[in-house]
This record gives sequence, structure tokens and C-alpha cells, in this order.
Amino acid sequence: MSSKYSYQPCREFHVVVLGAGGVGKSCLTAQFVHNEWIESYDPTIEDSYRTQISVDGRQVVLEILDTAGTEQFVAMRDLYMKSGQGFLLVFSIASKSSFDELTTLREEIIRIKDDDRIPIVIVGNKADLEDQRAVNRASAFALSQRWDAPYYESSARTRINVDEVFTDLCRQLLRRDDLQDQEQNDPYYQKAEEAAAKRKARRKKRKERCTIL
Ligand SMILES: Nc1nc2c(ncn2[C@@H]2O[C@H](COP(=O)(O)OP(=O)(O)OP(=O)(O)O)[C@@H](O)[C@H]2O)c(=O)[nH]1
Repeated sequence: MSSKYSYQPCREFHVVVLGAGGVGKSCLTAQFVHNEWIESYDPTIEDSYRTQISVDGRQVVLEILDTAGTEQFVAMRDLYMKSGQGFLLVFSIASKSSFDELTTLREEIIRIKDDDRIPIVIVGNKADLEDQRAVNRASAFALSQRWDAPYYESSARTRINVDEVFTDLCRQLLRRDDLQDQEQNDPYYQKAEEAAAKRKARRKKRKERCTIL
């Protein structure tokens, strides 16, 4: 195949890291972007990082937003969610409440993005604290199946599955992008879309004309 056909433009995605306070969002991000481990706990307000990675041979620029998990900053969440195209939903395997919080977060994402197929990866962090485990794997996998979103157990401390969670999210985003491109370039799809829009408009018109006496 000539290089003309194999050229793939570099994609840029906005990724948001969400989860309760202290679950390790900043540490995961710092390990992924800078390969560094942070022992101290300094609650985040908002930090953003830009990094370039290669996923299955394709270049991807990631704009990563590391968000605040503590209650006092929850008002900013709507803004984070609006700007995000993909989300890492992080809990700590040593905290049941942080696992329970993910449900509310996902509901908010779906409401704000008005899209229930938004790319998500569920991350059970602090996997090195097995002796303090409060969330069993079966519950996490059940959630993963219900949401049709992959689940990983990671450790920012030992660097287990740190790259994998970001890469998986990128793969989902690339797949979604490819699909949208295909749909935009497919004349049959466009015609079907136009026909569906016309049908919808006709139905709306008919409803408007119908007066109930
Ligand atoms: N044992 C262990 N500790 C971790 C891990 N990840 C983070 N920590 C520790 O947990 C504490 C909180 O980590 P942060 O990354 O600041 O947590 P956060 O989710 O960003 O917290 P907020 O900014 O308040 O939302 C720090 O003391 C980290 O050293 C991990 O994988 N294993």
C-alpha cells in the first residue's frame, strides 16, 4: 500500500480523570506523564497535562485533566465533563465509598454529554494494598459488564496498569473517531440520516397540525 493511503493524521483527545478524593488520580497521571511517584497527598484543584503517545502505531496527543475529588470542588465537575471526550473513573480498591461514587459520576457524565456510549475506563487503583481490599473484583467486573466499560486494577505506586488504562481509553476514542469519519464519508449512511431527519420533521409537523378538541 502506498504511503498516501497509510498516512494517519495525529489525533488529539481530551481525557478527564475523575473519582473521589485521595484515590490516586494525580499519582496515576504523574506516573503516566512523567514516570514519577508522589508519596505525599496534596489535594488537587485542577491540573492539566499534555502528552503524546503512540497507540497501535498511531500518534495521539492527549490533553489530560486531573480533577479535584474533594467535595468543595464538585461544582466544577460540570465544566470538566463538558470538555471531556473520554473519562477515567478511578476508585481505590481499599475504599468502598469511592467505588460507590462512580455510579453518580457516570450518571452525571451521561446527562451532561447527552450520550450513554461515551468512552470510559473503570480503574481500581491502589492494587498494591491487597491486604486492605474493600471492593471485591467480582463487584467491579459486574459494574464493568453493566456499563460495557473495561475494568483495570492499577497501582500508581508500583506502576501496574498505568499505561494500559490510558492506552485503552485512547483506543476507544480512536475507534469512535474512525466510525464517525466512516459515517461522514459514506453516502448511503448520509442518505439514511437525511431520510430519518425528514421522517422526524414530517412527524413533528403532523403533530403540530393535530388539534385535540
Ligand atoms: N499504596 C498506594 N498509594 C497510592 C496509590 N496512588 C496514590 N496513592 C497515595 O494516595 C494519596 C492520594 O493520592 P492522590 O494522587 O493525590 O489522590 P487524588 O485522587 O488525586 O486526590 P484529590 O486530589 O484529593 O482528588 C497519596 O498519599 C498517594 O501517595 C497507589 O496506587 N498505591
